[in-house]
Amino acid sequence: MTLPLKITLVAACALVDADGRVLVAQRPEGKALAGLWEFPGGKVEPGERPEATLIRELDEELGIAVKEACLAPLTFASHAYETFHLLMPLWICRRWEGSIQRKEHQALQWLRPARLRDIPMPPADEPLIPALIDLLGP
Ligand SMILES: Nc1nc2c([nH]c(=O)n2[C@H]2C[C@H](O)[C@@H](COP(=O)(O)OP(=O)(O)OP(=O)(O)O)O2)c(=O)[nH]1
Ligand SMILES: [Mg+2]
Repeated sequence: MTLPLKITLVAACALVDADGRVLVAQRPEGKALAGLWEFPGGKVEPGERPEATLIRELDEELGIAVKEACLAPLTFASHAYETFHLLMPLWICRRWEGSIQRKEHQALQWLRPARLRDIPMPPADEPLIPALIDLLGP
């Protein structure tokens, strides 16, 4: 018997600095995909608007306040993991309040989009890199 497909909706954000670099965060030890570099964000809770999820996660994970008007949709990931199918819209954000703090991740780094190819990211994320290069240059 095949199990019903479980679709997990995750809201993620590419924060972009004044030099066109993107923030990536290293996933915590003990969690799925530990050690891989991801875009900050998290699972959309039942009844939650994805934009609200993202604003909540950016506060919880990085300690910054983002206004919904400062979020622009860029692209999305659709990836079949072993136990669920990930659907992950990716927003970009160039403006936030507060300074970025490492609250949940092992490490944070700012990279030019082409450099994202040099770090280990979850398999769902690799197809997102060209959209960032198109938008921001390599
Ligand atoms: N945030 C984020 N999650 C990603 C990315 N790529 C990717 O495959 N994922 C997967 C990993 C997880 O299975 C899922 C989201 O995980 P998460 O650990 O961020 O979720 P969360 O912040 O809500 O944390 P938790 O409460 O579930 O522990 O999406 C990415 O770039 N960013
Ligand atoms: Mg998260």
